[in-house]
Amino acid sequence: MKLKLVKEIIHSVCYSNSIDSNKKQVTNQNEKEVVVLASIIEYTKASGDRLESVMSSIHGFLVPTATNQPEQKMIFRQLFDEKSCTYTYLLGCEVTKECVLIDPVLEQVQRDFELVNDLGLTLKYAVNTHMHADHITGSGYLRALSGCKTIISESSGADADIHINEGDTILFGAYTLDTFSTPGHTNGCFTYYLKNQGLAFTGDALLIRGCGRTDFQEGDSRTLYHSVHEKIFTLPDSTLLYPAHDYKGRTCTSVEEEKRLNPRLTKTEDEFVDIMNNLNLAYPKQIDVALPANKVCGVYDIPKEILEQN
Ligand SMILES: N[C@@H](CCC(=O)N[C@@H](CSS)C(=O)NCC(=O)O)C(=O)O
Repeated sequence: MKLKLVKEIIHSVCYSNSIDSNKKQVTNQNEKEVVVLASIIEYTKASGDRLESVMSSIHGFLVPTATNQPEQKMIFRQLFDEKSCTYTYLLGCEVTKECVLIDPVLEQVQRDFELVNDLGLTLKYAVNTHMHADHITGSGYLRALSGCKTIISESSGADADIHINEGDTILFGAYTLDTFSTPGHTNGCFTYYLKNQGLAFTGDALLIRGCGRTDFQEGDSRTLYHSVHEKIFTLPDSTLLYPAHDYKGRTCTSVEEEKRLNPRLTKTEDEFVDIMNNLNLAYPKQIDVALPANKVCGVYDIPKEILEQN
């Protein structure tokens, strides 16, 4: 057993879906404590580490469970960058104060970081849904400001502190983001799913009444069609979907709405391919600057103009 698994068990049993490692429902407080202690003992025995050092590594995970927390609400903010029409999402845990930012934009980093601080949160991860072509990610700059870790999928081909693969989980406080690979707009596109809250962050795979274009990077319309139908449309109908962009002022949709109303994805696969081949969109204005910067998204040098602006 790995320490990461012990943390995942604690997280799942105590904060999120109350399922133990054998997929058994655990709801009673005493039973939760038994499951958590068993996983700590199992790990300590197998690793040969001293119990004291194991306890100190997982202390941060245990503190909030010791107090019988009332039902807490997740902190959620949808932030907008007008220039690129990009949405950034701040998700935070009221108990542990850990938070993540999904798809931060470089020019908005000061705004986003100020909000994190105003809410008394600690930024754990700056997460990207994919390697963006229309703006530079703010994740590298946030990392420099806050010491957070940057995340992007392995298949994106971009640098970051943590590379995820489908099925990995991103934990912050009491919450778990499940990860689905949803390629087609780019190879590395991921959708992040907060199962217990019924929310998903679709990046550019699915936009409100639309979808990401497939005419550059590793775009492929058939792949995108399958990603949306087989991954996003198989989530519960009530799941609220939050995209990375909207160009018409819309903020949110649902699986049910998009299955019924999306003008591209309600069509057959061949019709979809035909629509995508005929979008005739101009290339994003910042593509030549954004792609090389985002390739090293977690670790690039912050452009001097941005540092001077702030
Ligand atoms: N005008 C914008 C770029 C608009 C654009 O191409 N958006 C992309 C997502 S960002 S790469 C897209 O997939 N659009 C799909 C659509 O149907 O609009 C700019 O110059 O930045």
